[in-house]
Parts: sequence; structure tokens; C-alpha cells
Amino acid sequence: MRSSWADAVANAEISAAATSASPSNVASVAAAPTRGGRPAYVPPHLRSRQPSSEALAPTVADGPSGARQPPSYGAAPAGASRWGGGPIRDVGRPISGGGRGGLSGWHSRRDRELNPFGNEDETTEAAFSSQENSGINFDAYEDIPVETSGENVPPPVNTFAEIDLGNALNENIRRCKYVKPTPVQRYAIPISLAGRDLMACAQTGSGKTAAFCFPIISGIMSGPPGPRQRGSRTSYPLALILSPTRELSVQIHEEARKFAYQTGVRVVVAYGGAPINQQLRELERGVDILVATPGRLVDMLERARVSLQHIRYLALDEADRMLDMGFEPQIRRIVEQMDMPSRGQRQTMLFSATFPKEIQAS
Ligand SMILES: Nc1ncnc2c1ncn2[C@@H]1O[C@H](COP(=O)(O)OP(=O)(O)OP(=O)(O)O)[C@@H](O)[C@H]1O
Repeated sequence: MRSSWADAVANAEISAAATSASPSNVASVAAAPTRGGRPAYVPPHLRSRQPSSEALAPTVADGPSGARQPPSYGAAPAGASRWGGGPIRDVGRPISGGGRGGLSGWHSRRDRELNPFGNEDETTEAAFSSQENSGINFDAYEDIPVETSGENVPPPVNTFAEIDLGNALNENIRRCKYVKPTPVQRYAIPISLAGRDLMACAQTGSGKTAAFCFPIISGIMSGPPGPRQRGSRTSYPLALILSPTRELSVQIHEEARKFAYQTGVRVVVAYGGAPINQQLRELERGVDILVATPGRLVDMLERARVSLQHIRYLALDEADRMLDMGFEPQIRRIVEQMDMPSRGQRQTMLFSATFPKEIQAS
């Protein structure tokens, strides 16, 4: 029997968890607003901008009653909270390795690292202090409904301080001026840090990038070093983040570089529609986290310029969009037919703004 699309990414783990989740496992706080209809798509390059028209005004009517409305903040489907309390499905099992004890296993890189926060001439602190986060009022989102399902789901956290992400990452969170985790981060980060597979549904702009980047960066820092690439033209990333478009990949790369700043974790991006050579050169300089669009990655895999055999973390952002855009064959190829470690050997995180049947039913 042909396996479902999401089986390709989570290798039947999701299926098992979804069907074994008894009602008592479901911590249902409120209805999932994204389930019924598909929210309007917001082009990635517009996502972190202030909305410029009424049509793009945020709709947080489903937010906490009496809560302050957030400052303008991107688009949301009518009647649905941008913070989309969609289900977060903890679908996994612990994976081997990836212990969370200190950073001793991680080698520091000597390459000079550009300050991803901005002006290189400013001191780091000055550059950071001129950074603005998205201006989101997180107090308004305290009670955003979130559902979880799965067995022994790790409890959510209320603050970043409750999570052991390591000093360097904590420092970058401070530099990003993230005061507290968004709802999807509160639930998803502890689940991923526990080594569990995860399927999460949350609206665009809800902070999903950090929700998958923090556990990945933290896990890479606390895990054993990756293989040395010296002399080889093949790159061996430890984490792969797949996203549907060039714009979203660039956006994830920019965010991930901030989160990984001065951690020694190197993030590289590869996308189609641009010359491949520059991207290959970046890969040759070393890569821990590869952010890629599916088509360009397949190209690189076929040229043997990237190997997935050391992948420990696989994250799929906007899984529903990738499905819509017809990337299923490429994703199947990447996950099933190349040298990607099988389930149990890697951790899978699937993020989606909507929860289409193809993904739910898997
Ligand atoms: N905990 C937080 N505190 C403050 N700002 C945050 C926090 N988490 C994320 N942000 C900011 O919120 C904005 C939206 O986050 P992000 O782009 O990660 O959303 P997303 O859900 O990943 O969207 P997409 O669907 O594009 O992947 C970004 O500007 C990000 O820096």
C-alpha cells in the first residue's frame, strides 16, 4: 500500500501516535481555529511587516477575552486567531543521543562570523539594542487555545528560563528581545527537547521558526560534533529544514543565524531560482543546519554535494504549502530514497499553518 505523504517525513510514527491518542491524552484547551478553513496565504516576505491595509489587519477575536489586541501584526483568517491554537501532536519516541548535558561535545568554529543582527561597525550590544522584535504583545496571547495529543506529552513552559537551551542560545534570545515564548513555542520546544517527534499546526507568524530552531540548535550544541568535511566536496548537515519557497527559506535562514550566533552552529541556505555555485561554496565552508527548498536539495543530493546520512533533525515548515505546491515527490525522494537516517535515528518536526487531511490522516 502506498504510504501517506506525512509517512514519508515521519515514517509512520505520526500514524501510530495519532491513532493511539486516547481522549484522555488530548489536553484540549479550546477549538482549533485553523482546522476548518484554510487561512489566507501571506507571502513570506510580507510576514514580519506591519500590515498596510485593513485587509491585512490582525484578527484576534478568538484570543483571550478582554485581552488587549496586539499591535498590527500580519494577516489572519477571519475568525481565527493568528496564534492558531491548532493541535500540537507529540508523536514520538525519544531518539538516541542528543543528550542535553553541557556544550563540551561541541567544537567552536574559528571562522569570523558576521553579525546577523546588523551593522558590523557597531558593537554587538549596540547592534542588538537597536534591533526590534516584531512588536508583538505576548501578554495578549496567554490564553490562546492549544491542543496537544500523544502519550506522556512533556508539559508546556511559560518562560524561556524554564527551558535548558544553553547559555549561548539564551543570550541570543535575549538579544532578539524575545521576552516569553509564543504559544506554539511554549508547547513545541519542550516536546522537541525531550527528543520526541512533533506535528504542530499554528498560524503563519506565530513563532514557528524559533519553535523548531531552538531545539535543533540546542541539540546540535549538546550533541557530538558532526563529521569533518575537510577535503571532501560533499557536505554532511546535521539538521535539515525544508521549506516550500525561496523567500521562506531565506527568512528562516536569517532567523536561524541570529539564534545560532556565536554558538558555533553554522546555518546555510539553498534554494532554486538562483545560481547553485555560490550555494555550493557556502556548503563547502561547512554546514550544520541546512535550510533548503526541496527541488534544489534534490539537485544537490544527486550531484553528491550533500549527504543526509548524518541528519539528526528534520524539520518541515509549511508542510501544507509544500503539499499544495506539488513537492510530495521531491520530499519522498529526500526522506525515503536518499541516505536520510530512518525513524528512530532522527527527530522529525512537522509544522503546518493548516492541518489538511493528507497530513492528519497519516
Ligand atoms: N517569543 C517571541 N517573542 C517575540 N517575538 C517573537 C517570538 N517568537 C517569534 N517572534 C517574532 O515573531 C515574528 C514571526 O515569527 P516567525 O516568522 O517565526 O513565525 P512563523 O510562524 O515561523 O511564520 P512562518 O509561517 O512564516 O514560518 C518574527 O518577527 C519573530 O522574530
